[in-house]
Amino acid sequence: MASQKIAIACDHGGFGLKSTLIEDLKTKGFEVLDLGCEGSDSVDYPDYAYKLAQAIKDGQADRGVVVCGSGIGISIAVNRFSEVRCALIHDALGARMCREHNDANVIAFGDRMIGEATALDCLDVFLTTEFEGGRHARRVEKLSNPPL
Ligand SMILES: O=C(CO)[C@H](O)[C@H](O)[C@H](O)COP(=O)(O)O
Repeated sequence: MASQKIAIACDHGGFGLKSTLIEDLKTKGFEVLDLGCEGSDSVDYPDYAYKLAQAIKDGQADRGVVVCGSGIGISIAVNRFSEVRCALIHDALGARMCREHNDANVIAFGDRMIGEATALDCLDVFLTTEFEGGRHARRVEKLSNPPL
């Protein structure tokens, strides 16, 4: 697991937590692809969300982490790519469920909504929990083929 490459992106509202998560990931031996932003100056979350989603689509990273103020805008943005299954997470149970049932490949946090320790715990659960497959695989497959 620790050889996985993790892409991470945020807007200005998520810059603080992104820095903390990067440090944690590197300590655990993950390779980190930091796609910005680079500070607390105001930016637009879709710009960074789309960079991360493109990295997942291109296979530049195995998993992704996105952070904005609430986690809402940036999770909506990355989920516009069919290759991305992003879950906005607030607790460890959600982190486990999004892996076991939904095979989520991107996790979203709201820096203004979640404590640092909880976010670190959720990230660890997200990265160490396997997809259950079975009946869930059929449902996840349908996510990639919406009846448009
Ligand atoms: O997109 C969001 C909400 O859906 C994020 O929380 C943003 O970080 C937030 O909207 C940014 O707000 P700000 O007042 O411009 O800092």
